Amino acid sequence: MDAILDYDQGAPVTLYLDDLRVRHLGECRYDSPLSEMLTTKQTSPHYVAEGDRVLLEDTVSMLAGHDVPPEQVPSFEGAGPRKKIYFDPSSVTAGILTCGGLCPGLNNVIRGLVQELAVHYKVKRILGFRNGLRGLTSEYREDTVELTPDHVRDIHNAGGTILGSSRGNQDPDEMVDSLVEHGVDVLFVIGGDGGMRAATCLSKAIEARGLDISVIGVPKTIDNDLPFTDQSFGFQSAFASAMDFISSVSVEAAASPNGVGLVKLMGRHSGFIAAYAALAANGADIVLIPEIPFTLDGPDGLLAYVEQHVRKKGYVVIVLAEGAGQELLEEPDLAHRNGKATDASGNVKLGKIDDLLKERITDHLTAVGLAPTMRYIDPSYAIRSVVANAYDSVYCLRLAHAAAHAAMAGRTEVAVARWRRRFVHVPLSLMTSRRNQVDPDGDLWMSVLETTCQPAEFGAQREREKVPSGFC
Ligand SMILES: Nc1ncnc2c1ncn2[C@@H]1O[C@H](COP(=O)(O)OP(=O)(O)O)[C@@H](O)[C@H]1O
Ligand SMILES: O=P(O)(O)OC[C@H]1O[C@](O)(COP(=O)(O)O)[C@@H](O)[C@@H]1O
Ligand SMILES: [Mg+2]
Repeated sequence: MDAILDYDQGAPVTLYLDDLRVRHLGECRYDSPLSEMLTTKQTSPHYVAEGDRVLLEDTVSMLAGHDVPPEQVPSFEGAGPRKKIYFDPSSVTAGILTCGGLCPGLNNVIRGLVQELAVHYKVKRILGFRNGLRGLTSEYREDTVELTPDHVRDIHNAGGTILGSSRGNQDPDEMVDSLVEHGVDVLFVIGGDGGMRAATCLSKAIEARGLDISVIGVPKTIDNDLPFTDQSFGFQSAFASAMDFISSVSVEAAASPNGVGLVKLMGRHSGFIAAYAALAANGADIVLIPEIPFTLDGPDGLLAYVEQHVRKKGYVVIVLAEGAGQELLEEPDLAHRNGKATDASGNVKLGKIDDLLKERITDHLTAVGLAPTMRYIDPSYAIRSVVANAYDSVYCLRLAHAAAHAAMAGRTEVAVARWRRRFVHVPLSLMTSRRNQVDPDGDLWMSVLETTCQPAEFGAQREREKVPSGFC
């Protein structure tokens, strides 16, 4: 009865309507300060009314596949203000923290939250916890900062986060103790996949202790690897910044004898930054991403293609996602390059695929009489420390509004996200259930192939991990 979704491409994904249900702390009994504004609102192409829902899928064939009444078609709860809210705003204490890697727009989200909570809901006490989840440990819990609209007025003009961030695991019970000690009623966790997992743990620990604290996730990551969100905030600013490095390397490579331009971009398990930046710069000849394994040697391998390209065009520009080709580093004689360690949060540290490529391309081209001029850039943190662009700035503000409304309406264990251009509530369990990756069979990768003219795969096709499509 509840088995609603079953994608047949790749690993089958079955979603139950219950997976999409949002947890509420209880009945909403207080009039919202925004209720007057909502009296005549109804669903339109630009607004999702309270009580209506946003469809998970958006093609005729997918919808036709459901043999259930419309109210049972898989859908998300719409985000936005409610006429009645759960918390009495005058007695609310809110907490905000940012965790994980930096991302353009973190300050914009903090600013948007503070403004919405203070100005519209008249929340009097908003605490910023410093340096991510570490700020909730017993050691650091007193080191908070009171956030006011005045305090945050101009923070969106800077990259990074005024609250600081960190990686590393913390004890959920210790974190709940901190929330209790500060009297926090609603906590906003601005984080990536790790942060959303941590927010889930926190919610569970809060529930186990029967506490009345709402936990709302605001998904952030430049990798765009979180599912059920059209694109994560900051991603656009990050790839726009990456685009400039591709352009620089292209200019350098084109001006050098047998020029090889190589740009390594962030993207641990998902190649979105590499794909989008390459499309935006439109100068890349080859894009390598973690989702599509490649082979170096052989007539269909990468090296042969690079050689052919240099012979024909005089140079070649390669955009490399840092997580690409990790399988090549599994070879026994390359074990020294394979990171295999994990960072403080348990994320795998990647092997140095850029070093391997530089070495193998140089050796190969030299051996065939095309001694290359290697032009290599690793912009690294430069692309994620930038100020949010105008688009992300608006996006962050609207996500912050949605998050504030969700919290005041007593939603918990939920993230706010933009899905098919509507703002929705996504249960945290769903947010952490899978990784968003570039679908090798999807239209984004098709555009990359159309633009670069590179072959669909380098070398013998390997069995690749299938991406559940429909979510990317
Ligand atoms: N499975 C998990 N359970 C609880 N906390 C987690 C989990 N995974 C990550 N975290 C915590 O969430 C925080 C952010 O995670 P991290 O992976 O560093 O960044 P991001 O949120 O950007 O993915 C870290 O403090 C980390 O310890
Ligand atoms: O910040 P660190 O620890 O150097 O890690 C770098 C990693 O962080 C990222 O920028 C983003 O990761 P998260 O969004 O999961 O924090 C990756 O692209 C990159 O591999
Ligand atoms: Mg992460």
